[in-house]
Amino acid sequence: MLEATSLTRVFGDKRVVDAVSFRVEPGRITGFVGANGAGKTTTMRMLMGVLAPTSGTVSWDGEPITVERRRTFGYMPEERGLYPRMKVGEQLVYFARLHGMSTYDAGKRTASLLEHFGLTDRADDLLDDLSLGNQQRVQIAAALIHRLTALVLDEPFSGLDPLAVDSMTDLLRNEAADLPLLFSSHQLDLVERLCDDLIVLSAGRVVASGAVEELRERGSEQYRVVLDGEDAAWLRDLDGVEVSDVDGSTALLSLTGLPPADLTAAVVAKSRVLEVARVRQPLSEIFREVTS
Ligand SMILES: Nc1ncnc2c1ncn2[C@@H]1O[C@H](COP(=O)(O)OP(=O)(O)OP(=O)(O)O)[C@@H](O)[C@H]1O
Repeated sequence: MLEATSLTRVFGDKRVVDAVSFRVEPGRITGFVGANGAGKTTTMRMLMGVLAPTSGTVSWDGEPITVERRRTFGYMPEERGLYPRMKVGEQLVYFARLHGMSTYDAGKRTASLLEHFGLTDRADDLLDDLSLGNQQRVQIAAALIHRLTALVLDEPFSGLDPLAVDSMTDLLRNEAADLPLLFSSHQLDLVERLCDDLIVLSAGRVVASGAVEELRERGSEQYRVVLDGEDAAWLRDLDGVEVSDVDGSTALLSLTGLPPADLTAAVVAKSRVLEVARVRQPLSEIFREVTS
């Protein structure tokens, strides 16, 4: 398990990362979200040892992390680190060799990753000649090239088309099935689809963290009521509920006193009803609540 404890980084007089603590558990995909400038990249760089913390620690299985351990992490930095004028296949083999793989294994691994990303026929092209999305795929392949014990990926999905996102998602689920995997993203719909756990950073601090499901449960609970053609505005007069939105025969409300089990009966007593449903709070809503 990868763990940050009270990680802090000060630049000048600015506390960019402020006492950030979290765990990235093996076998769970952890999303790292926060507005621009919240401190995600800075935190990930400290996790990887690319940047020294002002204070705080990074540990692996309860022990201070070592250079050797970090070498076994797959890391995709924000500043992508590939060689633009080198052939795609050659550079993947090169990175694999840097990680100590034999020429044979490096070639095999490269071929398999290129195939997964649909890039087999681009192996002999220069990186620069690929579209940005394809360059991104090669970058991901580079992060996955060696035998991994953890993955730390900074914005791995940015610039990928939906198909590439899907194949990347599959690959991560396979490759990281037993590993701690942390990735940052601004695409909340994707984070919602992919993540087991979530860390929300705001102005350098963790403002929410935990299992995505639990965070949703903690959020304000809402219900959608759809009447059979009738205007739903009358629900505003119903005791024990607070209506936040009415659109024709549909109302969105939260319960301020009425027990959930009584909601349907209370509405049915006055109207014909098509639907009463609990609304799962989207991640974007949780994000807005904890960062505002
Ligand atoms: N080397 C540095 N020197 C001074 N300030 C820095 C340095 N690196 C980062 N910062 C500042 O730290 C803050 C956090 O930046 P960081 O890149 O970690 O945020 P982020 O959450 O990754 O943002 P984004 O989502 O835009 O990538 C920003 O205000 C940034 O300007």
